[in-house]
Amino acid sequence: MNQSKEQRILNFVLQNAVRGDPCSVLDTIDQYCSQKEWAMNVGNEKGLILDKTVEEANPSVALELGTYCGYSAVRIARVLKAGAHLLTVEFNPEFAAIAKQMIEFAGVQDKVKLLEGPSEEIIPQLKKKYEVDTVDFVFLDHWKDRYTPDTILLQECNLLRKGSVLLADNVIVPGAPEFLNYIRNNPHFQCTNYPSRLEYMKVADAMEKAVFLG
Ligand SMILES: O=C(NCCc1nnc(-c2ccc3[nH]cnc3c2)[nH]1)c1cc(-c2ccc(F)cc2)cc(O)c1O
Ligand SMILES: [Mg+2]
Repeated sequence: MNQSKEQRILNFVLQNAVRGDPCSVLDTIDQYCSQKEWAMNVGNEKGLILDKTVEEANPSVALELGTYCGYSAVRIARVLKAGAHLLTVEFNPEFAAIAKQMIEFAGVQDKVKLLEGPSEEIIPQLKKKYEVDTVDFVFLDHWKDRYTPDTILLQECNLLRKGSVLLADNVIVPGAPEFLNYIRNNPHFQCTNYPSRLEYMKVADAMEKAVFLG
């Protein structure tokens, strides 16, 4: 059976990146996806906005919705302080299997917990099953029509605290217009837009940061 694109990306990393070196893994994925096959990793340009937002938030507990091949999980984990950890949610078993290997090859597996399942099922389990009190940082990069319901669910499950930072990818392409409308008109969030480019393309995209005010 011929390989999936995600398997080809992983194989290229296993053959060309340096084991245990997260930056080398990120650069190798970016090289493959800009030169050979486009893929929906956050990429290096929006990745820099992600880096700065995570460093500023300096989270003890970070949550990612939409692991895909693990590019942003590696990107986030490599800048987490000692003792901090990332929970990343992926519902597609093929993507999850690739991401697990990517995270292990990068050497950040001790900082990352990959949770397989739909976000709407996992989020309500975070407190009891995964011993989370509140999340300090959330990266929304899963299905764009899930951004709003999952942001509401995080609030309903009391998983946000005053100062929790949400960062949403792709608010222009593929777009999350309903999320932008929800979050920008919600008095409990302070929003900032970061114009950028769609990964590996000369197409405008943007990220939206929303700080929970309590
Ligand atoms: O669909 C995207 N990302 C989502 C993948 C995913 N990976 N995991 C999930 C998940 C995870 C738990 C879930 N729980 C419930 N639904 C879930 C979905 N979703 C996406 C698409 C594009 C894109 C742009 C231009 C194009 F022409 C085509 C595509 C760019 C991006 O940066 C993206 O992030
Ligand atoms: Mg994305």
